[in-house]
Amino acid sequence: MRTSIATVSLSGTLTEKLTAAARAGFDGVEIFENDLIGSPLTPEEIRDRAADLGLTIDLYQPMRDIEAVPEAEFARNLRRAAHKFRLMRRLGADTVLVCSSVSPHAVDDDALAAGQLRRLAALAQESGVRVAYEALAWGRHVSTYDHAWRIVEAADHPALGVCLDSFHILARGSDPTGIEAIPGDRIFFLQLADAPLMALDVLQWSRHYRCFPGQGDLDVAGLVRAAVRAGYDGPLSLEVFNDVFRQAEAGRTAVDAQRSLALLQESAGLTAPPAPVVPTGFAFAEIATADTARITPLLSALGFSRTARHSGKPVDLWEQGEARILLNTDTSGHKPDLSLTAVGLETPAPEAASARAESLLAPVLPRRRAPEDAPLDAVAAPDGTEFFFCATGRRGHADWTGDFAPAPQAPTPQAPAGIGVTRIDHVALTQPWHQFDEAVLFHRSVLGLHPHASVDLADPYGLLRSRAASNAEGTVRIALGVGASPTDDPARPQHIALVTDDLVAAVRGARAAGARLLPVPANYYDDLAACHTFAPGELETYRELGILYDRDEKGEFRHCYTLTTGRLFFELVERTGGYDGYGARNAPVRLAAQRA
Ligand SMILES: O=C(O)c1ccc(O)c(O)c1
Ligand SMILES: [Mg+2]
Repeated sequence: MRTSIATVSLSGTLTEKLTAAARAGFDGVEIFENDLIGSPLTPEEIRDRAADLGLTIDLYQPMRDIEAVPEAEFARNLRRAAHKFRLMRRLGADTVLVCSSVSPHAVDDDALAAGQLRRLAALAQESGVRVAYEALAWGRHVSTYDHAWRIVEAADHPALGVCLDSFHILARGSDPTGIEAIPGDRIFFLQLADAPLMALDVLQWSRHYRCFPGQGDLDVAGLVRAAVRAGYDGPLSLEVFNDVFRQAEAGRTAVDAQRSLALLQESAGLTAPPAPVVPTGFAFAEIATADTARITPLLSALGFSRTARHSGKPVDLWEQGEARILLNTDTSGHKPDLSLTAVGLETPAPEAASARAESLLAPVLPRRRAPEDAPLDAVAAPDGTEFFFCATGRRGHADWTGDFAPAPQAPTPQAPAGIGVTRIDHVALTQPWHQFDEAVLFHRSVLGLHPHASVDLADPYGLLRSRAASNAEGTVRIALGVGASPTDDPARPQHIALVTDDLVAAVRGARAAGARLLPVPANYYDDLAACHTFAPGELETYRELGILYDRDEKGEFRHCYTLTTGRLFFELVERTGGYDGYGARNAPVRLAAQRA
């Protein structure tokens, strides 16, 4: 279907908004009145600019407080409307949105509303304009789409139809299947927005927290299905009021918006892009540092051995069990020193994963970095982390490990056997403040991971938000984090969490080998004793070793942290009984300890 976006969804001047929408591939725009009024361009210049960019102007909006008012007031409203219709002719826009009235002068009289909307539509028709009537969720007397449709049906004028807005419909908990009873050609416009579920006044919720479909909790795809079944064939138009998007770079937001519509159309069964390819595990995590001596003692103490070196690049492979770390000393390309720069994902079909990513507008990276390298499909995430689609040791696929030659000091049977790390549990990646929702949608749509609920974590200097995305088995987990404000330290550390089946033994091994772990305050253990009962000596062991503990209905979680080096630290985790979290309860203790 055609795609459109309301100018209110993007930051910048009207010209910047139009340019961003066009570059991202939108077919049209909804022009918000404020964007037009504040523009130095004449309506004709705006029309021409849009046309030059290949954009149609699908909607002009909004007109407010028109209907169900005393006659004298309605006469004034018609005069106002006549002005707007003339403007729309100059703009080349043929559909105007009329929001249900919020005026204290409006009366609860459907027949009056229908009669006045009919007269408005007749006036609009003379100017070649159609009127799309939208129920605002906080409308004074009309706040549901079925009520708006009853009034439009009663008004019975060909230039009057409804505008359906997924936010207003789903935020109120209305059943969208009723849309199927509306004749498709009377649905003049379809506005789409998602939102996280929040117990908030609906107007505030709508004006500040809308997001693109797939980033929130509403079933926007179900609503689109109902509209299409009704016969709607106009544009799918995003109308998102969001405090962050108002500040973010418009070009990025517009691409994110297109990705959202691509996923939405797939979810609604309207398109069939290359299917998602869900990763099955971590192939590696790659750390960039100019000075490996800053990190190799820690890797050794955590039980890793350097097993191989890349044949053409300054990259070492360190291994323990199935956990693999690449150390790359090539820090060109503005990578912050000692940071997590790339993640390898075990993927059943790397090329299909790459095709999926490309169809969702993810920046696909060159497959071969050097002529002699095995081809490797990779994409860049919104935060710049490179995700490689890997088929480690699998026949019939290019294997990245083939680019590595065994290190001269490869482990011999006498070499230390590690500390019991079996694989990577999760990676935690700090996101740029303006791109958190974009990152969630990216991990969901491009990487095929399932996003979990967002949690707020108290840091001594501000609240952090964290949202994990994982595969169903929990063998790929990515924790996305973001600071409290745009100015929050963008260099917050990231981390790599490693799985062990026996954390106590692993910590003893790591400490004996010289690893320095994050000290945990005694108060934490006193509090833990109040919350849970432990086997004799268990709590004392945790206290001695700096191990944190959590428990849910399914199982237990033990974890601890190394000190931070550069922009990176490690976590050791032990999960039992299907515990599926990340120890969020302990995060404030960890964050405070890291600030100490
Ligand atoms: O918040 C508002 O006033 C407003 C205006 C126009 C819309 O289409 C809408 O959904 C909300
Ligand atoms: Mg709307």
